[in-house]
Amino acid sequence: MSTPEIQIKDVNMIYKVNDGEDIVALNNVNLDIKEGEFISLLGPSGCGKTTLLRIIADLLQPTSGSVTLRGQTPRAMRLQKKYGIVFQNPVLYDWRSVRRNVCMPMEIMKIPKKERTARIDQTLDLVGLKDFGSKYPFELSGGMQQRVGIARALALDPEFLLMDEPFSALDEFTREKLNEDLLEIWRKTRKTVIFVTHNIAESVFLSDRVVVLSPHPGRVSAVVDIDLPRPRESSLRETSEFYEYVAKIRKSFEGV
Ligand SMILES: Nc1ncnc2c1ncn2[C@@H]1O[C@H](COP(=O)(O)OP(=O)(O)OP(=O)(O)O)[C@@H](O)[C@H]1O
Repeated sequence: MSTPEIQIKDVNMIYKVNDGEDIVALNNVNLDIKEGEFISLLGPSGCGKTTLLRIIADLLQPTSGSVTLRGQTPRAMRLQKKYGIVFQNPVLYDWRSVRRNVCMPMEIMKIPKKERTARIDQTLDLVGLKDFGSKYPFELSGGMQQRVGIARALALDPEFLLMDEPFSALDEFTREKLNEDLLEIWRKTRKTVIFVTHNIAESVFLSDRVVVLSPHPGRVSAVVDIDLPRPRESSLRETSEFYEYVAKIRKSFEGV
């Protein structure tokens, strides 16, 4: 068997809080992720999804256990700019146009201007905002702002796309459209995606595998292979196979 792209081994995370009480956010999490896979971390509020994503991204150190990505540490990956991260709120700079928002990480990395321009064109095209480069964030809908966030995350052509509930603040229609568009972006770029969500249908629609986390303490309670054909289109949501996966995963939460 080939070595997994990402190996999460015996990861525990305990937050020490001021009153001395420990919060066990992750309890012995083990997970292997394959190259190019689309994985969702699914669970109710407080089950440790964000904590696990932040450990993978080197934004947090686990209390014990390890994460390796292609045999390297999260720190090494972060320093090599291998992560593209998309948060729930895209945090755009109001005074910068869409193009200049997408450009930010490339400016920081001192990428030559010609290359920056080409990358901005390419990523804006990818997220469907080709004609909106000169607009400012306040002129965009929430969904369009999140598209800018995705374009910016892809600007340095990272290996791993880490997404923390990127669509949860959007209305249902916009969310579903962005789900479809995200799959198209993934098909074209073949990044390894780790997608945090608390929406069961969203995780089924998007993923190759859904990792179900349960809270107190956060642990992996199930890993479900989503064996639905690709490319996936909106009509998939109406099929009995889709409902069966949603029902199966919902059942795994019973008693949580
Ligand atoms: N900095 C922190 N200090 C103390 N406790 C924390 C901290 N961050 C998270 N926690 C606790 O750790 C647990 C897991 O939190 P985490 O944010 O990872 O969960 P989550 O599944 O992402 O939740 P949500 O869906 O609400 O974002 C929760 O009980 C939370 O209160």
